Amino acid sequence: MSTTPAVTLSGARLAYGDRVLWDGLDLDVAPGEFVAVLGPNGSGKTSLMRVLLGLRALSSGAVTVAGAAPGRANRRIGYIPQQRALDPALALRGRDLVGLGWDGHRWGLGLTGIRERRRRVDTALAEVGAEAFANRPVGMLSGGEQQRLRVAQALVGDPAVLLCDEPLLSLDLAHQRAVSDLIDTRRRTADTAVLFVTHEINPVLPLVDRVLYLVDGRFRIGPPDEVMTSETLSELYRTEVDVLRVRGQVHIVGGHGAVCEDFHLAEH
Ligand SMILES: Nc1ncnc2c1ncn2[C@@H]1O[C@H](COP(=O)(O)OP(=O)(O)OP(=O)(O)O)[C@@H](O)[C@H]1O
Repeated sequence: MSTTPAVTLSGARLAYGDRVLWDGLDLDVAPGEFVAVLGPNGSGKTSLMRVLLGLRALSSGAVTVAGAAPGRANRRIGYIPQQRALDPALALRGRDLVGLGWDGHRWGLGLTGIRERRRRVDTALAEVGAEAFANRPVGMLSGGEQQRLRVAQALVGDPAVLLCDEPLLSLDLAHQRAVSDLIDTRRRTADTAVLFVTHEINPVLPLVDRVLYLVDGRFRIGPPDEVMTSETLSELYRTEVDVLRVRGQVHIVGGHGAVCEDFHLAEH
């Protein structure tokens, strides 16, 4: 088992003009670790994903993913985006969508390559339980089925790091559970590190090792029990916040007295 961090950020700063999203960010993510990235709209969660994907350079500081600069680590990164309905007319089968995740890293396949591709795609489809609908046009599948295929697409390249940008959004509870279980199984069996951007920690709370919570240029990193407290969130939000634990779930109550659905606090 590798002990080299899957992701390292040191002294990382990202600013757009005068607007500093985060600064002095130090984070080592261990293989197999599950880090939830939380924060209100505009706090820089997606921008962090973009840095790790090599789509955006840091303003200063250093970042490595799977031991390499993000752009060079592409082969070792799997990315699961938000579920968005695919065009019903899209003439692409489920297994083709998954295959694109393999092709993205390779070209000029050759005969051996084609066999290897098929084997990898079949393995990824089986990993997410999508064999039954793998040959159907993706546009005809339900949102939950499409999202399973996106997970398979992210896994087909055998990633060391899985970047997830609100992958449960607009899925019903059963599919939220199914998709988060798939991600959890992957990190347990293959030691894949997971960075998981979400507005709602509750669906993944049992899986979360550490939270990176971003608010308006400030941040905290630590286990949920340390970060998801009234004291820490009041400091981060610079307003009085109560964190309630109800049946093992986290609820945040803002100063206005309403129970806020997780992290929408700053918008109220
Ligand atoms: N290329 C860019 N140039 C200038 N500003 C940008 C750029 N990309 C993002 N921003 C700004 O940076 C801030 C952070 O955006 P980002 O998408 O990372 O936030 P987020 O935490 O993912 O938000 P949300 O929860 O709404 O998805 C936003 O205010 C956004 O408008």
